[in-house]
This record gives sequence, C-alpha cells and structure tokens, in this order.
Amino acid sequence: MDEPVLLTGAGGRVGQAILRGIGDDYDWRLLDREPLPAAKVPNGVTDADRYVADITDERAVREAVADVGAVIHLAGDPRKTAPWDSVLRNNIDGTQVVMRAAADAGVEKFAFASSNHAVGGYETDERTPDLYRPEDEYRLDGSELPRPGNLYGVSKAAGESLGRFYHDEFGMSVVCVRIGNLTKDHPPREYERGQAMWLSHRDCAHLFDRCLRATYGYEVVYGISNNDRRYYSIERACEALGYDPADNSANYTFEGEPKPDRDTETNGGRYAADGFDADRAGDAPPAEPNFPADPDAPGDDT
Ligand SMILES: NC(=O)C1=CN([C@@H]2O[C@H](COP(=O)(O)OP(=O)(O)OC[C@H]3O[C@@H](n4cnc5c(N)ncnc54)[C@H](O)[C@@H]3O)[C@@H](O)[C@H]2O)C=CC1
Ligand SMILES: O=C1O[C@H](COP(=O)(O)O)[C@@H](O)[C@H](O)[C@H]1O
Repeated sequence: MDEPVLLTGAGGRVGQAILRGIGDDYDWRLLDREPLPAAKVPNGVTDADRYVADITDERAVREAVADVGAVIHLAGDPRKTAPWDSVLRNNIDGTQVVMRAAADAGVEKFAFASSNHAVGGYETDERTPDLYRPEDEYRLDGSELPRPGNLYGVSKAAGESLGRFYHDEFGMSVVCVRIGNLTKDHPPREYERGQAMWLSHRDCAHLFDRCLRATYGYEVVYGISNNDRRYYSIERACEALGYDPADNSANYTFEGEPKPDRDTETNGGRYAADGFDADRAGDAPPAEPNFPADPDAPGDDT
C-alpha cells in the first residue's frame, strides 16, 4: 500500500501488537485520544502523523483520514462490562464518525476491530464448557448472525452493521475482525475460554497486515491463533485474507508455560530501534486507564 494507513487506538494493546509487528512496513498516521509516548511510536512517524483526538470529533477525524489508503479502526471502549453511555459514544458513534469520514475520503480498505463478544450468546449453558475443549467440533464461522452477550457486544455488532452499510452504499472494502483474546508471550493462564480464542501478538500483527494487503468486499472473520481448542473457525480469514497463523495455545501448558519441544518462540524485538521500544510496546495499558478497570479483565497478561 503506497498511501498512509490510519491506525486509531494506536496506543492500546492491539494497536501496539500491530505496530510492534508491522510498524516499519507502512507509512502510519496514528490517532489516539491519549498522547503516545515515543516508546509507542515506530521510527519514521513524524509529529504531523500523530493525532491526539477523540474519534467522535468529526473534524479531527476527517483531517486524519484525508489521503489515507486504509484504516485500521481499534479505538473504543474494550470492556465487556462497559455501560451503554460509553459504548454508545465511543464504540457506536465513534465508529460511525470514522467510517463515514473514511468513505467520504475514498479510503479503499477498512479493518474494524470487532469482538468475540458480538457472538458471546452462542456460548450457551448446554454448549459450555465442552465448547472450549479440543475435542468439541462446534464452530462459528462468521456467517452466523451476531448474538451479543452484553452491551459491549451489541456495540461491536453495530460496528459490523455500519461496515456492511459503508461497503454496500459506498463501495469501501470492509473487514470486521472478531478478535478473541490478545495476550502477549503466552495464552491466558488457566482460562479455557481464553485459550480457545487466544490471539498471539505476532498473529495479530500478521492478520491486520493481511487486512491491508488482501482484496475483499465485505468480510467478517475471527481473529484467533491456530489453537487446537477453538470454537471459531479461521477458515474464512485464511481463504479471504491469506491469514496463516503461527501460534497455537496447545503449545503451552494450561498455566501458560511453553511446552518443551514446541515452537513457542515469539518474534519480539524486530523493531527495537531508536525510540520505539519493542519491549515496552506490548505492555498492558498505562497505569491510568482511559476507562475504569474491568473487574473481570485478565491480570497482567495483555
Ligand atoms: N484486547 C483484546 O483482546 C480485544 C480487543 N478488541 C477490540 O480491539 C480494540 C482495541 O482494544 P485494546 O487495544 O485491547 O484496548 P485498549 O483500551 O488497550 O486500547 C484502546 C485505545 O483506544 C483509545 N481510545 C479509546 N476511546 C477512544 C476515543 N473515543 N477516541 C480516541 N481514542 C480512543 C484509548 O486511548 C486506547 O489507547 C477495541 O475496539 C476492542 O473492543 C476486541 C476483542 C478482543
Ligand atoms: O472483546 C474483548 O474480549 C477479550 C476477551 O474476552 P474475555 O471475556 O475472555 O475477557 C477481552 O480480554 C478484551 O478486553 C475485550 O475487549
């Protein structure tokens, strides 16, 4: 892609996993409502390419999106316990502002960070916990209707719908990635559900790289690693995007330790050059988070 790529929510966990992996492969515009410290910014990204703005600020978003070829839209409230007023503003209204501005600017490709919680309602009492185990053959493949288990999931389903609209009515290529559970260096510890939907940092960066390079119309795919435990199919991501994940939560013990003789080497450090600090890039969010802490959020694994 010759034109710049706008990454919203660049300072967060997913944004940093992406920048750590493919930070020097694109000309980035980084947008976040929090200023990004140098350690979170790849080399070569100038001050002019960094936007401290809220995604509900239409004017700022239109400025950031001008002349970009693609958008990776991550900014929003990621808490599964997020209240309606927050997801309405940050996730639904914010996504509408970013998608509308992108469509008006003639952006070619738009990758939207959807979530497993858009389909959490399929995890019924009858299906769980078997669903989370390697022997279970039940699969969601992205063609099913959303079935949110919380208001956060509702907001992600709304984002997917906005994407459908901006594809059908404006011709923008849109891919909605229902991200599983991103953690760094090892799958979520002692958490069957999390291990079934683990997305490693390197697979995350690779998947969004494919979203920028592949040719597609409108897609809904699952963003998880190649886990033996899984109830989300990665087939569509492989077929439509050329996704080829490297990691599998089965290569780790239930406690999250690498199993001997398994390939668990992560690709940390590729971008450890001046300024951008790869060792810090994937760390948990800053001590003062944007949103009050999610009581159910995993500890320090992100
Ligand atoms: N981390 C995960 O495992 C998963 C994440 N997701 C989605 O991926 C996206 C990123 O998630 P994380 O990186 O984990 O969250 P995060 O909270 O670490 O990062 C979000 C970033 O967006 C920024 N932001 C939030 N609201 C904003 C607004 N109104 N305007 C401008 N910037 C804003 C924050 O400052 C923060 O830097 C979210 O949309 C989340 O729902 C979906 C599924 C799983
Ligand atoms: O959408 C999200 O999902 C992940 C995984 O969900 P969980 O129910 O296993 O915690 C979550 O960690 C992340 O914060 C959220 O944005």
